[in-house]
Amino acid sequence: MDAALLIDFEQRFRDGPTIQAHLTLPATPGRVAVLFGPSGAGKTTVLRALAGLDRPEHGRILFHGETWCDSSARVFLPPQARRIGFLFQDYALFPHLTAEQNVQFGLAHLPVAERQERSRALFSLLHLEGLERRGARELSGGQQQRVALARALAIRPRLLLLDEPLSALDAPSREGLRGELRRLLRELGVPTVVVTHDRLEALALGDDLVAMEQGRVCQVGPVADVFNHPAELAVARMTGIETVLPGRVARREAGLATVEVGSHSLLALESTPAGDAVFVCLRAEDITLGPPEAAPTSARNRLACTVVSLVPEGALVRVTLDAGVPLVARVTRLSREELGLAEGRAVTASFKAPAVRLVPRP
Ligand SMILES: Nc1ncnc2c1ncn2[C@@H]1O[C@H](COP(=O)(O)OP(=O)(O)OP(=O)(O)O)[C@@H](O)[C@H]1O
Repeated sequence: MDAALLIDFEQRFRDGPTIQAHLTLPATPGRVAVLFGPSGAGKTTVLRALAGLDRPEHGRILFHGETWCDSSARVFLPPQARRIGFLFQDYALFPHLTAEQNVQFGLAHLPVAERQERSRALFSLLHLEGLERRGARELSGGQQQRVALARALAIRPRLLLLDEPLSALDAPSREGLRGELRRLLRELGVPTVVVTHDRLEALALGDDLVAMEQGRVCQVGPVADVFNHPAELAVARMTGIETVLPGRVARREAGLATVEVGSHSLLALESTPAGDAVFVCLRAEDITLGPPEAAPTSARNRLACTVVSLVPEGALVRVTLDAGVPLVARVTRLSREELGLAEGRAVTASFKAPAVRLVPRP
């Protein structure tokens, strides 16, 4: 079977970087792929090429076996022929039109009755009833987002493209709408590609994640796989792994790798061969803190540490530790009190072998 969405192109910008986009995505109904990475990674370039707004110099894009562009065959389907719904970062609603006129804008070719029926269905689906005659300027940020989504959906797109869909909203609205947008995208049954540089948004919205950095696709896979098993240092960094330490695999026995990190030997549930240089990656939430004389637990790794600093993060506290090598843990405020955590205090940091992720170190 053809890969549903095949993206295989290079785009060189004059006096700028070359964006290399080589990946396939399932693009099944309701499935959401997130293009994720820091500023300048090339996410927007990929989205614009999918939309047909830009024409890649070399390569091709195929959607369910249909060629949308192919530089060597000189094929380029314009945006309207691709039947794509595009939601821009700032929603780009026409300010002088009402919500309803915005939604019906792309439907001029349809009979009036059908136009109205489609927009009625979308106003209901997106919980916008009663706002039909409101001017676009008189809508809240969240309402504008839903009207823009309704407009993108009105043409019954085969693929929905969303560029930073929540970035125009303030933080509290963003948090609320993340979950709602996810539910909507599942319900709509249109395959979707979302661009974001926001980790929480990527986790909340995505089924698949495309991790990009500096014009290159670093890793593609189900969101949880990429977050739990970054394939390289750049992905570990962008998925927010707090502790990254250089080490070397000393030996491998019974499915466990022993990794030398500073003066410590850590056990990891990885198949990296002995002798390999690695980065040891640890998520803060996988580290448990206990008193220095704590009784052994099931955790395979136990390091004596000193607390370096404590930084409140809402209900949690970020704890920087010195174990000869730097570590970062995150505990609840209650644990902080129970353990009497304070700068200079001695503690034991424990973590299990599966929590120790190894990525290759060049
Ligand atoms: N028309 C252009 N001419 C020259 N360079 C460009 C052009 N468009 C993009 N670039 C460069 O290509 C790189 C990728 O840009 P792109 O906008 O795709 O990144 P992004 O991941 O979407 O970033 P952001 O999150 O900041 O929007 C950047 O270095 C950018 O400066």
